[in-house]
Amino acid sequence: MTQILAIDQGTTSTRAIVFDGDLRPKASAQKEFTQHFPASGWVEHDPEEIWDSVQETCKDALDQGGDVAAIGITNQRETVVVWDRETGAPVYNAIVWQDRRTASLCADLKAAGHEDMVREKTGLLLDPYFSGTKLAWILDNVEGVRARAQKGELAFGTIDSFLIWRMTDGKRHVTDATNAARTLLYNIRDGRWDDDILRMLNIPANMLPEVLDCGADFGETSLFGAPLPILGVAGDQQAATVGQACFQPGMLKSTYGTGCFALLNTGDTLVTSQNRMLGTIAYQFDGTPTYALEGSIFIAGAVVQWLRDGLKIIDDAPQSADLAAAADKTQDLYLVPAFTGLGAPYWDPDARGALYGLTRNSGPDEIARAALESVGFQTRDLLEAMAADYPGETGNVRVDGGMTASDWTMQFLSDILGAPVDRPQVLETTAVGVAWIAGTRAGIYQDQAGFAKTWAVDKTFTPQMDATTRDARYAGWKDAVARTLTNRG
Ligand SMILES: Nc1ncnc2c1ncn2[C@@H]1O[C@H](COP(=O)(O)OP(=O)(O)O)[C@@H](O)[C@H]1O
Ligand SMILES: O=P(O)(O)OC[C@H](O)CO
Repeated sequence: MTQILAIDQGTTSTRAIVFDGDLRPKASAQKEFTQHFPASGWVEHDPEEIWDSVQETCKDALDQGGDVAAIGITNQRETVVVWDRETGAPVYNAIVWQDRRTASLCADLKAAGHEDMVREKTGLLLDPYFSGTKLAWILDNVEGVRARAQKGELAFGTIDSFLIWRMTDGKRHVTDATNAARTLLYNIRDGRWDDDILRMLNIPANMLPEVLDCGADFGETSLFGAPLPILGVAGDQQAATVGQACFQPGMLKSTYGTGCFALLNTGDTLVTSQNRMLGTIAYQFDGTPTYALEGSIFIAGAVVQWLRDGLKIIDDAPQSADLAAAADKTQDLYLVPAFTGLGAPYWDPDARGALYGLTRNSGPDEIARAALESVGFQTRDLLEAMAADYPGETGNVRVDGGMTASDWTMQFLSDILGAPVDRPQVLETTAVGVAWIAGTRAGIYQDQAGFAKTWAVDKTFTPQMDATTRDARYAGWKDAVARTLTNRG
């Protein structure tokens, strides 16, 4: 048997893909699930619905694709589940990475002077994005949970950990280093849960999973018939970094799904950002972490969903490019899509979206253009910050994710970066990444160097915009952001 099942448990949908012996997708299934918004800035998922979607899509993909040798799991990161060790029942909905409910807790911890310590140990910042304060919120706000946790009755995990617990019938409480690295609780220098941070957030250590390499023995599942080993786990952005074969220091990938996440491989050096980028683990094999600088943007493809579902000026995502292409070029509109605050490099959870430069002639075309352009401008923010933190030659930006289907957006991205952008032939890089991790451990796929050689470009976008226009447009964006920030003082 030379096939692998990859589970990609994302923010809005779950995908299961069977990859053949040459790492080509052979069969796949996808299921969307409900987004719950119980209060302003809150985002939750029902872990049972996620669990159902995983079982359903896996069965469907396996029915079409045939037997597999092993399973790899990649997942939306930072999202928090707490469950009962006896029954496996969650004590509360999953609190999703986008959820901002712990903004004031983060502000208090910052005011108390904890941010430098947290950054030094975890590479992260005190922002509600990360798991730690969400877990603290559940312990402090859901009745009875703290007492049960103190008695050792409850387990915490990111989605990978919850799924593995369920898939192994509660036999394994594990995660991988890349998911642990996003919790705010894991010391990425020393490779262990951090006692000082657990104390700061008042989190019992007995709730935490064991942390393994990305390629490891995560347990066996009999859910689909004969027992199948789970041999690979990685957070989805890290899996995409692997899937894009960004194995050398200086290589960079940027993924455009709901949000946008750029990761720059920094090898065995954990770079301490001076520009509010994150330090994280890109992947970990044989106990050795490879580090990355990461820039996280909360709204990328989601701005296109807003054009469709909120403004109702397009019927489907591809139409956004038609409108943008028809826009009046003399209008300088800027959309700052701070719908859920701003992520890197601004980290302003209280900022909200804004549109600048409206005239009486501004219409759907100009707004659509500003929306797509906002994705390019935000990427430039990240890449400028990374270049300052990590000077030197970086190769072409490798892009992936649903939004890279838009040639218009990719061309603007290249224009505003003033740099070439490579779109690979395989766009399912997240699933490919974790399938490769699980498949090499199963002895099916080629080693790192062999896999890297299989990466192939579909299209390279090169800058067409003149430097004066580029500089003027980017300055206009910076001005729009400056006017939107609430933490500018
Ligand atoms: N042709 C397109 N033009 C612009 N945006 C697109 C296009 N196709 C898909 N998208 C955007 O890409 C996103 C979906 O990408 P995907 O990688 O599946 O995201 P996720 O894994 O976060 O759910 C959606 O937000 C959608 O609006
Ligand atoms: O599920 P995605 O593709 O939107 O990715 C979400 C990220 O992992 C959040 O950090």
